[in-house]
Amino acid sequence: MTQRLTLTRPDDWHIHLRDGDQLQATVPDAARYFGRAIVMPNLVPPVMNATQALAYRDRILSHRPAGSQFEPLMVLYLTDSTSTADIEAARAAGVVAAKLYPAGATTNSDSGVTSIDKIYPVLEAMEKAGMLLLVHGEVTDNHIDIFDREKVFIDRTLTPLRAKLPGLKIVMEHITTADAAQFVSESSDLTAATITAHHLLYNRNHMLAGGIRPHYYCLPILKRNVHQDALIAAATSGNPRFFLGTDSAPHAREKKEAACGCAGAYTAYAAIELYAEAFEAAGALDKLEGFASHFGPDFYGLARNADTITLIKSPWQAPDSLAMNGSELIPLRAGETLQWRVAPSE
Ligand SMILES: NC(=O)N[C@@H](CC(=O)O)C(=O)O
Ligand SMILES: [Zn+2]
Ligand SMILES: [Zn+2]
Repeated sequence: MTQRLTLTRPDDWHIHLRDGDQLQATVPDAARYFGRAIVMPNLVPPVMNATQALAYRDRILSHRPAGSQFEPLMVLYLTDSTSTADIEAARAAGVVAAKLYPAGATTNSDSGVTSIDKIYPVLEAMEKAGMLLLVHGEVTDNHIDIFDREKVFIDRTLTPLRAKLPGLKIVMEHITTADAAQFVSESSDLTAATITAHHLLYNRNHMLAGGIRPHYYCLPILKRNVHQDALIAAATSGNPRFFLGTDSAPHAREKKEAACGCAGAYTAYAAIELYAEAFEAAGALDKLEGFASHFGPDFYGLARNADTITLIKSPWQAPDSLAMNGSELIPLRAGETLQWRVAPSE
């Protein structure tokens, strides 16, 4: 008998939709079955205030497919000059969170925060306003090894921040290490993490052994398999402070397959399908619904989606490439077999 799995409609708590003509490709992919998505603000220039967030939201909605209820949730990009007034105005405009990018840590983070000490008043205003802090958790020091940057960030920045502002809801985005999983598990109920499908399915050998594969290159970078195992254990544990965030991050083929390639993996074309594979491999398909559909809205203080989607185990071949804004986009798993598909909605 064909295996089927019905879930409360999931949401994506971390996605990059980009802007302009790229929205033609990214919004329909995100809207296929996700009810909502936390839309990352690392545009150029970034989304730094309420006005920019609302305008960006309108541009996203103008690409929403007819009949779709998909709802983009907007995020402010913190800089050294973000003010408490920016936070209050953003909150009043319905912006749900603000994102801390350490300056230089990842794609389009040049305008990010140079030192967390500069934004403590802003973080206090967020705590007061009930706005979540989302964090790209890596230090940027040249002398810190790229594979250690997440752990050093936890020790240096996140642990003191957690102690200083115990009432602030913090999401450590796209965690990649056993250290991060442990930090979140041992922190208070106001600390959570998103986990990508690619960090559940892959480790650094997939990127580097037998040839260098640029489409597996993302930040934080894939780690050793022991870290992959710890992430699988966290995601499938039923702990409600670990939930789904794809970090689907499109870059044109020539920007990835280059001497200095961009960081980011595109998974939105098959996101829940990839997560289902990871959970099935761990013998934990029964834990997928909590991770994908319940724990995210619970942590954000939003209602769970009221309807469902159905996954069917029915292998299919991923496309070799997708079209994005006149260029080619190579999705993760391009040309390979995927095990699950989502049943068309009635
Ligand atoms: N994850 C990535 O490797 N890239 C993201 C940025 C980010 O989420 O850090 C992007 O915007 O391309
Ligand atoms: Zn990031
Ligand atoms: Zn991201």
